[in-house]
Amino acid sequence: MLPEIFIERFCEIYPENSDNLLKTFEIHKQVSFRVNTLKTDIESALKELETEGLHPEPVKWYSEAFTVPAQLKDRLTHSKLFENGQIYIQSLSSMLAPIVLGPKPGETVLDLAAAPGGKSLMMAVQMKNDGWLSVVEPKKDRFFRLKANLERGGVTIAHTYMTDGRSVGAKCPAMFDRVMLDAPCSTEAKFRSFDPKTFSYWSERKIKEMSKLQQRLMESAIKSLKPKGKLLYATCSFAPEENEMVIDKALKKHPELEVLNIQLPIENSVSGLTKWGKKSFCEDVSKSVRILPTETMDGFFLCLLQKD
Ligand SMILES: C[S@@+](CC[C@H](N)C(=O)[O-])C[C@H]1O[C@@H](n2cnc3c(N)ncnc32)[C@H](O)[C@@H]1O
Repeated sequence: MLPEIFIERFCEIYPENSDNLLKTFEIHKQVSFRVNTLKTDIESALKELETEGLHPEPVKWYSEAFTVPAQLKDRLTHSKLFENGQIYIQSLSSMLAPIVLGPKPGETVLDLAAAPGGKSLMMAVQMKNDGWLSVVEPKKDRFFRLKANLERGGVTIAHTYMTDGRSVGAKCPAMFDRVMLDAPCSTEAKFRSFDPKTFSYWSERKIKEMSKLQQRLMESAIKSLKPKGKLLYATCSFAPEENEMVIDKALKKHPELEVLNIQLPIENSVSGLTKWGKKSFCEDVSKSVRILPTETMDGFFLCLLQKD
């Protein structure tokens, strides 16, 4: 059973259709992965997977993405392609973040909270391994996993830093064309009702603690951004304190920031909230997007900002 307070809050966030949305927490979702085109092409990858008895389904909105049923995950993680970094297992919502930020070859890009590296890897593909990609992760074990994933994935443009993301803006002011802030969060979208490990640490206090850290990371991300640079803020939490409230505070403090509209290739999304409890947020916060959890996708929050 999911925590009662979590369910109450969830129903307040999504008053319409909350019962159906909550049912998605009971499902063993399909496994999605991306073919890493820095190391192979789609046709060869699919052929190789076929020899291992896997027949992945293509994802309509992203030609490099595929899915297999949940029970085949082990077979995928034991495949040669996985071991060689030619495919990377990544949730579909997570793939949307680099698509929205859209880094280009030759740009300077920062991934401020990067481990285990799914989004950094995908951004290196988008940049065609051309440009400068700084990736930051303060936790030692996660940092080395990130480094190994980038090496295995054939990323040659990454510069890895084991440091606290809160210090980066002061060290590298106005340095980056694009910044990915896939912030550490309460990971509510990854809760599974059949797996208490996924939510055992959760509390409203944890949300508050995360919110403070996210606000500090956001300040650092804004400082590190060049004029006209774009910043994507993302979390896998439903909590408005970790999402709209972080954006609202940043907009109030930084009039040089603008929220950009986001076009997503999926239907299961709604606009960001403009109210939570007694708090009202700036109108522009509604340009952020909440991806709704479905039978195949996890929930996610995305907001694209640009500096004047
Ligand atoms: C949501 S995960 C990032 C997932 C990653 N972007 C990906 O796609 O694979 C957030 C990461 O932020 C890291 N983190 C925690 N505190 C941090 C801080 N102060 N500065 C930077 N990163 C931090 C966590 O250890 C975790 O690896």
